[in-house]
Amino acid sequence: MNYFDTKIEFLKGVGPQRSDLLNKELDIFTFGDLLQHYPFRHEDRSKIYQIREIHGDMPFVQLKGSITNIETLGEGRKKRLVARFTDGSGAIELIWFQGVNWVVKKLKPGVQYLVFGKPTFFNSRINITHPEYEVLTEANEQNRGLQPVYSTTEKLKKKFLDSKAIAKLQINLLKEVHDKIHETLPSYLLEQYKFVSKREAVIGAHFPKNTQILQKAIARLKFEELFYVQLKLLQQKNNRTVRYRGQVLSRVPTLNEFYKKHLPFDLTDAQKRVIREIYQDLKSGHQMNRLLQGDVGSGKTIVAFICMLIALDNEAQACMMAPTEILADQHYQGLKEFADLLGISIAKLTGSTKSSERKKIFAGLLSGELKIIVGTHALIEDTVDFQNLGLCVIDEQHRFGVAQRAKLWKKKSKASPHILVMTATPIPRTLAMTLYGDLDVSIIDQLPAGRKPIQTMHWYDSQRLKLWGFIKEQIQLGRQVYIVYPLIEESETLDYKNLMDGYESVDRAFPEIPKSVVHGKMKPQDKDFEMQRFVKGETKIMVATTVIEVGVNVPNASVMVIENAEKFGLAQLHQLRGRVGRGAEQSYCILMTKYKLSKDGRVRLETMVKTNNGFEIADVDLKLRGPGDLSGTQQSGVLDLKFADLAKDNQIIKEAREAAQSVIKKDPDLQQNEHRVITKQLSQLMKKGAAHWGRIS
Ligand SMILES: Nc1ncnc2c1ncn2[C@@H]1O[C@H](COP(=O)(O)OP(=O)(O)OP(=O)(O)O)[C@@H](O)[C@H]1O
Repeated sequence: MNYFDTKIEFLKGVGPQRSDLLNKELDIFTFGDLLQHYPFRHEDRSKIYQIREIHGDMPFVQLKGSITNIETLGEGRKKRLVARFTDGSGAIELIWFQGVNWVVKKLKPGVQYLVFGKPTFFNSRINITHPEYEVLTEANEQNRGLQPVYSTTEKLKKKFLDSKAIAKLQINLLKEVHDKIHETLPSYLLEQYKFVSKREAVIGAHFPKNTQILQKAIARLKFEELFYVQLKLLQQKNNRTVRYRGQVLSRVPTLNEFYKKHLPFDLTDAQKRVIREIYQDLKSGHQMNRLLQGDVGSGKTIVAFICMLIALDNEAQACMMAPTEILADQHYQGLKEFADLLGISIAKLTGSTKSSERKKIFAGLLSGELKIIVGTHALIEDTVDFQNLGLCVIDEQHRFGVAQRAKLWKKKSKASPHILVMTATPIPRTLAMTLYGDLDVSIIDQLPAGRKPIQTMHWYDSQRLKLWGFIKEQIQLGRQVYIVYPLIEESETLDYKNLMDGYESVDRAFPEIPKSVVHGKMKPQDKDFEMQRFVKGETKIMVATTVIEVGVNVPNASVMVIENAEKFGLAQLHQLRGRVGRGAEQSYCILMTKYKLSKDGRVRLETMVKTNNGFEIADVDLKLRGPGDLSGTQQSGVLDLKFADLAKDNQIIKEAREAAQSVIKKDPDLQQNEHRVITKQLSQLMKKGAAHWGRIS
């Protein structure tokens, strides 16, 4: 057994009761778990302040002095202990509201204490409430420095382990395991990046002597963490090309016919390049695993359709999977337009498909008569089987994981189907490297010709009359207008009211103009009816909640008004704005807000006004919200990174990827002696089943 797997109850100072606490509340079961329970910050205790130096907004101070007087004041709930504390330069009050009886027994006037806490001003006097304190000894006077702060067990319970108690356990543990902390990176990487050893890093992350040591420790641990994520991703990518045969999809007769007779517009150079990249994969004999990134409106649908045609031209079927019914529906409509031109059979399968229709679809897929299927998760159910699935397009929107993708591979086909993952929200490069590091990447970085950049304005509610005037003008020019209200999922009723209030004021402003209204509570067929009226141009204004966020395509709509724009995230605002600017006319996006905005809110709106570039927006979004939020709830916590921050550690992510790439290139099967440390560590990580391996294995 690995020494680090020793049960935590065998550590000096733990015992059954504490072991139970550690297990239940901190998920610490073994020596290894405790060692990896790193402090979330350090407090600098190297400096001792003088009382006269204390001023208003200091976060924490450490003082050395003695107590001159202790008294208990008040009764019942107001009872408090007040100790007067002096260091010769001045005096302050130390106050306790809780544990009064206990503290009063412990504090002794005249004894020298080290006191640590946050000073506050109350009644023009300085005091520290519930300070930490300890009797000054030679040892603790010398040991001052950076003190680790650990997350602790639940404070409200009777028995609880505070940060100090955990630090003591860590000291005991480090004594035990010191000689057993082995290196986990090859020595040439340590040299190349001038990293400290693993042992130094672990000790430095818990008990650094100074900030420099702490930084060095963290830098190495961040790198290591990201290096192993990257290594696993690249290994997987590598293995797949060796292990999974892909169907050779090389013939393209129908595609040629489509190009000659039906192509509704010239493809952009970026679309052509991406199609070439994909075609190379499809005919290579290896399974394709590619991420297609394209900004809103960059024309991903036709690219997906063309790839599907290649599959069909080689006696295979194709599917497209979307994260929501609405999206599945929109993709279905988009693809059907092209499929109908060539008489290709296409169907849609979602949770709400009727069972008689389902039966027909299943039979068609199995016999091979049905060529293209578009749907939601329903597609990965076990009942769905294909005659020969050749290509699977996944509109990911960050909502599916690799595990689900893998399920699609198991569908009946001659070899693993080729996988094309599509995202409409650009992902910053370093984040894509980590979340989709096992995929090749193609980017459509060009919009179709003739598009004018959308002009974005930020107006306040007080400018509403100007807004109505502007809308009127645009409608007179023959254009159509979206007015969107936010969807705050917790309160559907409130959303509905908000939308309807909005609708009424729009109605009052434009009584004669035909309008559509669409919201989440409507029956699908009513929604469809209203959408169609707008698509056909029968209605000029579409008042809606964010149900229209993705995929809606009405080129004549040139104005997007977003009400309460501060309530939307950047990616969402960008998606919504992408609903206009799809035709040749100048388009506008107007962000309406109240006056008071949060700092982040202001940055979001300024970013929208400043740029139309989805990648730039994604970068700002990542900085504001962090990767967890950006990539949707499913992804947060998937990469269980203890040290690295995907939003901030760009440089380290790049280095870790480069290092992993060079290792795999040099020694794909990790056979070389110098890589023994890597194989050992990898198997350790796999055994532990760390959360992040869940996503990428
Ligand atoms: N090369 C092109 N030239 C002209 N128009 C194009 C071209 N490619 C696509 N289009 C049109 O541009 C519009 C947007 O395309 P599409 O819906 O595929 O975009 P998308 O990338 O899926 O964006 P979104 O994610 O916003 O839906 C459609 O009306 C489509 O027909």
